[in-house]
Amino acid sequence: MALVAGRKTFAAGKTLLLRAGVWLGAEAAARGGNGARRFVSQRVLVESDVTAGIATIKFKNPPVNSLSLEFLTEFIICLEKLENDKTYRGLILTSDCPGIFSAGLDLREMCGKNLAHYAEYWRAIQETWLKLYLSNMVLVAAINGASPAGGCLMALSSDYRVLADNPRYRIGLNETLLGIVAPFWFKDVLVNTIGHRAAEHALQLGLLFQPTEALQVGMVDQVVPEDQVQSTALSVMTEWLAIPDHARQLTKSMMRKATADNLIKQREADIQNFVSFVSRDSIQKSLQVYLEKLKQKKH
Ligand SMILES: CCCCCC/C=C/CC(=O)SCCNC(=O)CCNC(=O)[C@H](O)C(C)(C)COP(=O)(O)OP(=O)(O)OC[C@H]1O[C@@H](n2cnc3c(N)ncnc32)[C@H](O)[C@@H]1OP(=O)(O)O
Repeated sequence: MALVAGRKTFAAGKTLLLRAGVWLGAEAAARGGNGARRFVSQRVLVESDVTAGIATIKFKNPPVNSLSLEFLTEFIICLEKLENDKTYRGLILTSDCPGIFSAGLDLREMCGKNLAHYAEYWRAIQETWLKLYLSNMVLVAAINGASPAGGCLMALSSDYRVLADNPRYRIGLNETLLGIVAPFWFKDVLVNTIGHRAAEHALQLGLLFQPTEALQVGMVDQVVPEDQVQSTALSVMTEWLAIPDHARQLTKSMMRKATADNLIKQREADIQNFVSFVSRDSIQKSLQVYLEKLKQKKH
């Protein structure tokens, strides 16, 4: 495995353009005798069971699996690779960092950078969401930790959510607590999941739900003991994979296309909106104060 930059041809015969400095070892995947394969990249671990047609992506961007640009770049490449490889019909999303599913957007990508960086970052966020939300694979989120904001969006974009029963693992779109506004497409996904009134309530107050509350409001589909999250995700996956792909995929597309198209048709305007919002002095100050509070929490 090596540091790669530029063009690389993968085992599946596909050529991907990689950002300079992104380390990927996917082409050196170890293949076990039982059909298990393991791809390794620096921030995204991909384990797969070829026989079952199921892959598991484990976020590995310590300490809190924030969605940094580097993480998103690796994640998008992995998703693309799995999506294009017809071996895989199901994908489980989970975390390799104890107690944290994902802390959401990396606040350091939104603070003290230039406008071009904000635009590049937001495009990567949009791309990640579109790939998840419109995936042909069955996506099950095995939520084994806290899941605020962008972390919650990743879970909400899956087809089914299993959350570990631990009161510290709160989930929700808490943007207003940071003094920022959830983008309209975050809002759309929440409304599609829990309904308009509950979404309005949760979004305005920036609510982070404990597992039992999250189940009650419909933000997750199942709450199980922590040591059963992965096995439950796997049995849910088996159930979903029993449905013929073409019928399930067309149904998924029928349910989700309008929401995704709503962003696709105004992607550039959405990027400009993010850039001008996040670069305001008042927003920069709010984000810096919030980051500082997080840092001081420990002291
Ligand atoms: C039109 C305009 C639209 C704008 C829309 C913008 C949309 C935004 C969506 C988002 O996702 S914003 C991000 C929101 N995320 C959060 O509010 C989560 C903040 N983090 C936490 O609550 C906690 O960290 C945690 C995830 C519950 C974990 O708690 P724990 O006690 O385990 O760890 P900490 O000590 O708090 O953190 C460790 C370390 O990580 C840093 N950090 C935490 N979260 C982030 C983050 N989102 N981005 C960057 N860095 C983060 C934290 O500062 C600590 O750093 P240190 O250097 O080790 O002190």
